[in-house]
Amino acid sequence: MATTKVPLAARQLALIGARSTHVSAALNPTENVSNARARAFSEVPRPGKLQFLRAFLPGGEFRNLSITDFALTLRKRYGDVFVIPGFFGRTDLVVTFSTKDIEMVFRNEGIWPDRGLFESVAYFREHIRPEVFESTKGLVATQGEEWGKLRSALNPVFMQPKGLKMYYKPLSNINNEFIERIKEIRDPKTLEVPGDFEEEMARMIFESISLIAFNCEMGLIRKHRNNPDALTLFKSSRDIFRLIYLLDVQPSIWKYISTPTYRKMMRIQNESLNVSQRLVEEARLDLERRRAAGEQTANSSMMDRMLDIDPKIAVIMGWDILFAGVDGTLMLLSALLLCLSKNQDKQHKLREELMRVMPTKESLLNEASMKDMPYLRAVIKEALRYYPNGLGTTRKCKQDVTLSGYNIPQGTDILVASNALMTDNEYYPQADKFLPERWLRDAETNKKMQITPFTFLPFGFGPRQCIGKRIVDLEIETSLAKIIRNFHVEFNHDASKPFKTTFLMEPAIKFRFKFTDVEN
Ligand code: HEM
Repeated sequence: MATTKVPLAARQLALIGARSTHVSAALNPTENVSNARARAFSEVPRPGKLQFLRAFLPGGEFRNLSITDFALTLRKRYGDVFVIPGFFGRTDLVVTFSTKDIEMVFRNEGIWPDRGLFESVAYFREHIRPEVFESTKGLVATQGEEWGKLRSALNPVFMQPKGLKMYYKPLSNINNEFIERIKEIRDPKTLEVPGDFEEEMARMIFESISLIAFNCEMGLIRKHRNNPDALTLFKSSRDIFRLIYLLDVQPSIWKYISTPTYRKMMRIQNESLNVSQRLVEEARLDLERRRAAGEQTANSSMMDRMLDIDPKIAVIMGWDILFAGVDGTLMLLSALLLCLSKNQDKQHKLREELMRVMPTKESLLNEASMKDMPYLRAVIKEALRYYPNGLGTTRKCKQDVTLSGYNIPQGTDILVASNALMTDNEYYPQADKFLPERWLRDAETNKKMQITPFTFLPFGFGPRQCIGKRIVDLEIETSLAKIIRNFHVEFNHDASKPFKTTFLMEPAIKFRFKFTDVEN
């Protein structure tokens, strides 16, 4: 078994699920999915239920530990496959760190992969605000054919690069605002930004994602920092995964007793959903007005296209995008700035590429210029690898499968801990080094590094992979390019453990970067 530092799991919605019946055509037909000689499920190593529960009580071994930390402790104890026992109405969760198992799970996920639902999220949609979710509970809370139909309708809106073209200009304006904000808040002598810079970055990411989610400018970076609607959405987008971890990952009795955490979760969902409804209604009226005035719709925004599918879906997706998108993208940006600060030679190389593609600090990026920045993309990939966000995603088995020699019955939830493999020397030589070059062709041999399949899945896998991946690419590529084109970035503090992971990755230090202006 290979052990390593392992930050988190892929990401937010990573632990959501669904149920369906198909077996992927990609499965090798000779592969023995369920093996008669396999050992029984009951033999999969696991801690005892009571022993496990006790570990989360005050003074217990796993009290206040992240899912990553306790899963890695269990891995050391039990090996690459083990069971996290379920209780308080939750089912057992099989965790696997084996690439063969991960492949087996994904190859058998079917056309409508099931990802375990966050029950507190699903509960809100089903029982607290059913009127909003009567036609669909949204991508993150549906399974099976219902999920398949919704995803098929939304894929063209989210996954086709042409739909994103129209965002280069407004995103550039947001990035310019952010550059101005950095100049405003950095200390004039030390050029360091204050300790709460994480919130400034979060505001910028929120602004970019809500532009896509609601077609409107919130002004949270500088112009309207106290905009109440924006702040409601902003705060809830930052809280939700912490609450999910407490309610749906750690042992919790919220299904039996209304706990303060449960009440907080329902309250913030209610408040932010109300704002989302209002913003989408404004966007709908605006679209009506523009159409009545004869506007050409060739360059429709994502919100316009979602409104054309169904305004109710637009409300749910706008809302989900913020929850699913803000924190993960923020963690990636922080990871990038840290990696580049600690590896000045790589930052320098990146800036050389940027100087070529962006002759001035104001140069506007577009589809063509983005294609000319291989080093930028390699830097981003390497940061996703270097600081993985979470352990991985989950799937519910569509049929019996054999994992590491054990029979796993249909319907079992499986956590595929593929993100742990991204920091493993066995798969990524010199894993503790930040080497964007590993993603590029070698200058001498013209060859790319061979990647072991199923070891690089930061956005998940297959039809249920992250629908926001292209938005992340666009948002992060444009904002990082702008920042590094404008500033030399340094971090002159201890960065040995910059992130902690509860359910997903969270900052563990103050991001007091130093931003020195690039001359031209
Ligand atoms: C660095 C940032 C992000 C990372 C690392 C990330 C990663 C992931 C992962 C691992 C999954 C689960 C995939 C699977 O089970 O195979 C997921 C699902 C999802 N993500 Fe992201 N994500 C990020 C940003 C975003 C953004 C910006 C959005 C929205 C624009 C978004 C929207 C979603 C949605 C809606 C799902 C559920 C998809 C479904 O169930 O069909 N994510 N993401």
